[in-house]
Amino acid sequence: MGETFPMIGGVSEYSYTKNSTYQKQASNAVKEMIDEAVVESLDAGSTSTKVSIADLGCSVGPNTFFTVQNLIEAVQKKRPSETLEFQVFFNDHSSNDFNTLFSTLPPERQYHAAAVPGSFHGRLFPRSSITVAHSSHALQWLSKQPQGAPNEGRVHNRGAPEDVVKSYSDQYEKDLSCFMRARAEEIVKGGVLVLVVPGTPDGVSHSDHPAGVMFSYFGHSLMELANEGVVDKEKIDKFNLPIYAPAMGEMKRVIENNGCFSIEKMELTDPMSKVDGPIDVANLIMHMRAGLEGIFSAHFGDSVVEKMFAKISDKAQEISHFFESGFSKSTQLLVVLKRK
Ligand SMILES: C[S@@+](CC[C@H](N)C(=O)[O-])C[C@H]1O[C@@H](n2cnc3c(N)ncnc32)[C@H](O)[C@@H]1O
Ligand SMILES: [Mg+2]
Repeated sequence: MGETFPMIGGVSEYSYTKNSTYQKQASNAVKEMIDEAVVESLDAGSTSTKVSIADLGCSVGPNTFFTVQNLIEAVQKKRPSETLEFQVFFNDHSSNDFNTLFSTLPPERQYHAAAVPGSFHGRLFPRSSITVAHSSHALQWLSKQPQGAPNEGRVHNRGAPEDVVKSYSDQYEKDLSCFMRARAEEIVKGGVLVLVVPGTPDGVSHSDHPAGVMFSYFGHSLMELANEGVVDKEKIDKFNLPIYAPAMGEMKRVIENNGCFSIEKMELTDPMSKVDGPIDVANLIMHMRAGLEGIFSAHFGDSVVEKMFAKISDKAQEISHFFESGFSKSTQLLVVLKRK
């Protein structure tokens, strides 16, 4: 499946474990909605007391542990009178730091844990074997860099030439179609698929997603380094960060084309609805670093990336002003699907 760029593993200052509270807060914002939707929609497995749950793109924890616990509680709510046994599959690329994941599993867990390495764009499980599958903050990763015209001084599709933007949306639709095809085979009839992804309202440019704004600062910072002779501009033009936040209609089209799932819920939500106060941009930069350092380093080298993050940090105040000036807040798409 090509190269993969895992979140920073371990438990150091820059690790995903220490820099994933935004994703946790964002998941918290939709926790009750997921809970309700699973209780309402789940219509599977009543003949077996074994329940299989999969978290796709789980990373290293701890967020995946909260997710899995919530899903288990929702299933128990649905089937209160039964003694259920839970099998949980933690999936990510094989380069993910599964050692950290397994050494930090909650000791009081009521499930059997297993890792399933590999890309969720392909098959991971036997046919009709999964009761509930979930994926949060992972499907925005494209399977490869979209290739279009040179992306003049940018690293993303924000403000990019039309054919760059189109190659992003084409790649996304291709990847999501593969994902849906695989899940359609694996999830049992009446089983549920929950997706939490960055998204944008129809009609709003998806590049105006807050992450897209951050990515344009990555581009500005690299261009400053190009002007200082630290990096080639051509290298920046060629690089397209393989991350995409779809419009709701785009997502819906792929699901409907797949045809195997009914849409139980599809809603844009505010990922920070349970958090008071303004965005802490310095902290946001640390979060982005935990997720993106690997892919930037592979293309630009460690020393350029170190300088790039220093430049972005210098712009923290400017970025804060930008976010304070009012911004579309409904940027998290929650999708709950039921296998027909
Ligand atoms: C930002 S982390 C999200 C982790 C966790 N789900 C959360 O909400 O905090 C995204 C994860 O998705 C994984 N990922 C991206 N593309 C993937 C693919 N094609 N197959 C499996 N995992 C993938 C990455 O390796 C990364 O660990
Ligand atoms: Mg990756």
